[in-house]
Amino acid sequence: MKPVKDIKKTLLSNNYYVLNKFVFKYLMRSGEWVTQMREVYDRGDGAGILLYNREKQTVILTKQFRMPTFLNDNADGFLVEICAGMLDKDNPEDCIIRETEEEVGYRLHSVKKVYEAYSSPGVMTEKMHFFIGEYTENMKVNSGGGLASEHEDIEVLELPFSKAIEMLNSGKIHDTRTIVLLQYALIHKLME
Ligand SMILES: Nc1nc2c(ncn2[C@@H]2O[C@H](COP(=O)(O)OP(=O)(O)O[C@H]3O[C@H](CO)[C@@H](O)[C@H](O)[C@@H]3O)[C@@H](O)[C@H]2O)c(=O)[nH]1
Ligand SMILES: [Mg+2]
Repeated sequence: MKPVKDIKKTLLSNNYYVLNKFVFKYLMRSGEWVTQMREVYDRGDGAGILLYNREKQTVILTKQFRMPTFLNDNADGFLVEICAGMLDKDNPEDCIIRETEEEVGYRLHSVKKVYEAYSSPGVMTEKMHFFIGEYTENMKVNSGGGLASEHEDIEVLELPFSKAIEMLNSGKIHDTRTIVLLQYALIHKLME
């Protein structure tokens, strides 16, 4: 049995993505029905990938300005992140292969899905699909940087895996998805 009923949705904003207010009855574990209200932001689902080269012992990350972080404690607003993007109605695999080419300039043949997880489950509907993918020099097709038409301005960082782990351990990575995939690489000994 579902623990919710009488769901009423009110649109608060649909400027670029959609923000709705939901008022609903929720069944407490005690058996009591209570009324709850939640604002829910819907901007679709996303996909992200850790790109690695075992032979070179390197990974590719990105650096870009993120306004929400600038507004909350990140002095210059730049964030080091895995390559990632939002699903444009395509499936997660196609999305991350497309994003990899747009953002960092490599045309991958195959990727491996490792996790599927909600990004911020109290606030957003977004589910994130996590991938890893091995890149080699002969897969390079452009210099990356993102879509000029969207004013994306993405710096491509190819760095030793050891350096990425040093950044992780010294608290210089402030993006959860990037932390997740670097830890995945460590746990699964991806570079060995
Ligand atoms: N005009 C306008 N453009 C926007 C807005 N929000 C996003 N965009 C544009 O939408 C595009 C999104 O680029 P993607 O690479 O597809 O997504 P992303 O921003 O990298 O998102 C990834 O990371 C997010 C975490 O910060 C994830 O939430 C998301 O699922 C994805 O993995 C960019 O061109 C960006 O400029 C907005 O409010 N207004
Ligand atoms: Mg992106």
